[in-house]
Amino acid sequence: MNIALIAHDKKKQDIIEFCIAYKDILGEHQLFATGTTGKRIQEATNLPIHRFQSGPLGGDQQIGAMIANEEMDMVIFFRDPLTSQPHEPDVSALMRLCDVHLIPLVTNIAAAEIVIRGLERGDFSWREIVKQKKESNK
Ligand SMILES: O=C(CO)COP(=O)(O)O
Repeated sequence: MNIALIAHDKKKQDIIEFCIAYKDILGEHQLFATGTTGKRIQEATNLPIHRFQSGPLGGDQQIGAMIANEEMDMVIFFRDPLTSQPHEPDVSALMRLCDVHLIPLVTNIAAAEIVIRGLERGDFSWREIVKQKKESNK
């Protein structure tokens, strides 16, 4: 599964602690992240992560492009709901694309704790069927 990890600045410590706690589960998947989030997680966990641009410089849109291509299976995005972001339109667009393509999106650590357990159990294997269907329609 391809998993995107993103956190706004005031939530970066949360996502780092989350990734440390669930390193073994996350390590079985292909990880992607916006620039600064990915760098911080990599430093803390040594997990291999494909890093895109920083969010304000287009990272959310790059992850959005993967969603549009059915290349992303899950988005873990710890948003800061109390701070305005210069790239708010990009954030909204990313979440919208998750809804358009039915990509599981969690936006806070409480939901992420539940979803990561589902991931461990294999609850998201239906994503493989979606991808196989896309391949056979090419
Ligand atoms: O701004 C972000 C998501 O909208 C996150 O970007 P960074 O990981 O580069 O800080």
